[in-house]
Amino acid sequence: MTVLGLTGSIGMGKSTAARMMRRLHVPCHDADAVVHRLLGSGGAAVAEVAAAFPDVVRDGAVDRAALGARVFGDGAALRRLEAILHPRVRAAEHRFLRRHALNGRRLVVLDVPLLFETGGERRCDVVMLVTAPAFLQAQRVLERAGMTRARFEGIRAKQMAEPDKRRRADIVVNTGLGMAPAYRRVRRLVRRLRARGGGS
Ligand SMILES: CC(C)(COP(=O)(O)OP(=O)(O)OC[C@H]1O[C@@H](n2cnc3c(N)ncnc32)[C@H](O)[C@@H]1O)[C@@H](O)C(=O)NCCC(=O)NCCS
Ligand SMILES: Nc1ncnc2c1ncn2[C@@H]1O[C@H](COP(=O)(O)OP(=O)(O)OP(=O)(O)O)[C@@H](O)[C@H]1O
Repeated sequence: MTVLGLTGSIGMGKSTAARMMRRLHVPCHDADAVVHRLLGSGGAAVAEVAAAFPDVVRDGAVDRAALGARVFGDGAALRRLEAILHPRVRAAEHRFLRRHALNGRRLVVLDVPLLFETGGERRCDVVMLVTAPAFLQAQRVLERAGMTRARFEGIRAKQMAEPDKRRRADIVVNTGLGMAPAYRRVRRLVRRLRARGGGS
């Protein structure tokens, strides 16, 4: 089974690329979705987060905006949060990979925003990076409700610099050229990787 890692910095088009993969019937594991479940109402990490950051939990769920405001400007707090969440995300990925390997899948995707930052490329056979010019990234992100320039810069400062990511990736897809060219690249890649091994 080939494990394709999909990554990209904030606003570079990772979720869009993952949707394209799903449309091509490639199973995708979404690390962000796991974090959402862990922090949501009744989530497995809520109690531990409440113990570490008491003012960000309301009615049994984490207020993500409040937690983001708390951790994105404070390296030690962010590391503390990551130490709670990342092992659980890793375990969920592991279960996903085992299930699909047992099913005889030929190709699966691990969609991980912080793939390089967390050394996750070691779990992947091929890594695809989505990227775009910095001005487009800023334009896309600043359009989002609740986003400010300061928040965006705070998040960007916590992510690996773009030239380093590009050097580490096996495939770099520029999402600044529009949807159709990006989809063609993704489709070509999926066809090539499916042809590599046995399975479905
Ligand atoms: C702090 C939280 C609650 C803020 O949630 P919110 O919905 O406001 O923002 P969202 O999750 O959409 O993140 C916004 C951007 O920040 C980036 N980001 C998230 N966590 C981190 C991090 N630990 N380091 C660097 N960038 C990060 C994301 O990739 C995204 O581009 C949330 O980001 C979180 O729980 N982060 C820690 C877990 C983590 O490392 N997630 C990354 C995937 S495993
Ligand atoms: N290939 C593309 N062509 C044109 N626009 C694109 C392309 N890919 C993504 N976009 C646009 O860029 C914006 C950000 O895309 P997306 O939500 O996929 O980013 P992301 O990397 O998942 O962001 P985050 O890391 O914050 O979750 C969206 O408005 C999306 O429509």
